[in-house]
Amino acid sequence: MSELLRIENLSAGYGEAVVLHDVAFVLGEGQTLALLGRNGTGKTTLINTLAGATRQHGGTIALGGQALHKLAPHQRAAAGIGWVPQERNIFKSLTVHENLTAVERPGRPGGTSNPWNPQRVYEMFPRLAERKTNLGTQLSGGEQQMLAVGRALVLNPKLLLLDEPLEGLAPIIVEELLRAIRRITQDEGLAAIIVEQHPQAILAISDEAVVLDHGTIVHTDKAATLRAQPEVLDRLLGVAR
Ligand SMILES: Nc1ncnc2c1ncn2[C@@H]1O[C@H](COP(=O)(O)OP(=O)(O)OP(=O)(O)O)[C@@H](O)[C@H]1O
Repeated sequence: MSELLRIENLSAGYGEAVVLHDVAFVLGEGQTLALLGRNGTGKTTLINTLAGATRQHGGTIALGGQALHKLAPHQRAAAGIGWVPQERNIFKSLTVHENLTAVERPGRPGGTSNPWNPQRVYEMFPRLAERKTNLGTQLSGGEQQMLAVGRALVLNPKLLLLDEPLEGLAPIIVEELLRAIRRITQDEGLAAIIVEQHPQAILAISDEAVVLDHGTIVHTDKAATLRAQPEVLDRLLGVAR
């Protein structure tokens, strides 16, 4: 399997504060990584650092061999990072359709033969098709999350970053989003890093797992192996899951 993402000696934080220390891992093409850890251990900081939204103090990030760490956030998006931040950050004054068309980028050369476009997003999330002309302000939390995912997909990224995509959503919406994420990653083979508070649900659809504590990696394993070891999960995450 060829390598997609390589992170080495990464340290990053906010201003002078260093939150992440010496983070390193490699993710293969088409692989899904579950990024786990207790609250405040640096998961969001790592996602944001990949997207270019923190201050990087040291180390390197390469996506498909291209050095990302020197690029501005919009250049990272062009290089293949599709970021769905925890705050979702949809354009609230635009309609659903405008949110998608405002950022849409055609499929990349050598990329998938079936690129993402608004129509494909509507097929995956029929609720969004029904809300096509609604403004961002008129959407429920679940619809906003679907739109945030759709907006990252129409960039036709190489790597999708999902920061707590299920947080605060009703169980029926969680199921719908999990199905969509499984389809995007497992059926369509888009690589992803997913931060989640519900590790079982995400480990079930991931290939690899990384656990952070105090800004450093304290455990890496195959997702299926970690999922089958609830006592290890309990120890690493602190709560029975
Ligand atoms: N904008 C910021 N400025 C300064 N420090 C921050 C900022 N955001 C987060 N931190 C600090 O960085 C550390 C890691 O936070 P981060 O949000 O990355 O953790 P997390 O694992 O994603 O937690 P959670 O699961 O609660 O979202 C915490 O100590 C937090 O206080």
